[in-house]
Amino acid sequence: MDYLLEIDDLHTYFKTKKGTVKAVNGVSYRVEAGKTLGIVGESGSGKSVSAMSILKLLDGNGYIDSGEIKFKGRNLVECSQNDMYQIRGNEISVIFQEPMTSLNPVYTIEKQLNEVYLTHQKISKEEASKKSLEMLNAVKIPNAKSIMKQYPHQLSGGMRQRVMIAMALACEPSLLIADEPTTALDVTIQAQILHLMNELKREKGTSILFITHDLGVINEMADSVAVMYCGQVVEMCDAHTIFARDNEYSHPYTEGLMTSIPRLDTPVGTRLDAIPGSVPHPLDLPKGCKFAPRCKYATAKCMEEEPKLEEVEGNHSVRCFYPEKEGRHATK
Ligand SMILES: Nc1ncnc2c1ncn2[C@@H]1O[C@H](COP(=O)(O)OP(=O)(O)OP(=O)(O)O)[C@@H](O)[C@H]1O
Repeated sequence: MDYLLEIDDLHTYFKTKKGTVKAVNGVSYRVEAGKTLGIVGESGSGKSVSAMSILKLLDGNGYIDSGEIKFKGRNLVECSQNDMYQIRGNEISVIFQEPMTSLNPVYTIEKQLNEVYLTHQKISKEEASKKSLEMLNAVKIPNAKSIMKQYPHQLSGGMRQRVMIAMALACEPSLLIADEPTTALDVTIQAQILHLMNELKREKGTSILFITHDLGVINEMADSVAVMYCGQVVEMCDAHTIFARDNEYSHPYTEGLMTSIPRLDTPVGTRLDAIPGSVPHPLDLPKGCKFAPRCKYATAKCMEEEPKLEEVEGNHSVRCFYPEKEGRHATK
């Protein structure tokens, strides 16, 4: 299999006054060339920190403790900040939920987009402007010529996000990290942006690491999925497997996520099951399986020992002592 990115047993920690926060605690996942890996999980599960570790864009108190991040065969953990400067925006780009945090309010769209080209390519200002205009057209910004002269605050949220996508894709990166890029947008604009990203992925062959807490978005975007909980991947498989009702294996946490969303074929009046309890505090993680205190199938073993992420069938791994759905009985 041709993997563009392979993360293996990554541990990313933060030093805080109260102790070491193990935000990413042994994460492994892979992104195939030209495909989208969706990372899903509740707030605080380590989705963003695992992605920011790839770019080495961690807060000052954060560090990669151990593990490997192989991108095109090169271990990024060992790369210097100087090497990373060449890789960021050129080979790997990122778009965030709130484009205003990445766009500079005092420069026009043209200046900011040109800057991306001028930083990474040896071209003139005029050529950069020409490419910037082409890129705004590629992300379907109407009246792109006049938008070039505008400042970020003059654009709507959806338009700003399109500009961000244009900036992120300007240098044709092999990998685009999209961290909840549509969460702040209303649903029709969200659908347009997702559609646009899928189109650009098909046209340019860009791989995407798509972070979201929304399984509906995963269904729309992902070829494969990694479900994260408490800084670990608890299940990884093809996207269609996770949505198949008759799949033989699953992690109880994934099962909980699936039953907590409404589906078109859910009979009217059916109660949706929320996962009981809440995500444990990262400084006070349970001893055995991190999900055990909230899991209706947990046994004494789950409270004491930690399961490993193990392959249960081709392309499908689950971190659970009881991955087979058949025969699993609620103990709570
Ligand atoms: N600078 C920091 N110092 C201490 N802890 C941090 C720091 N940055 C992140 N964390 C902690 O790391 C954990 C993982 O955070 P992360 O942002 O990756 O979660 P997430 O799954 O992306 O959630 P969300 O959807 O809310 O962004 C959280 O418990 C968070 O509080």
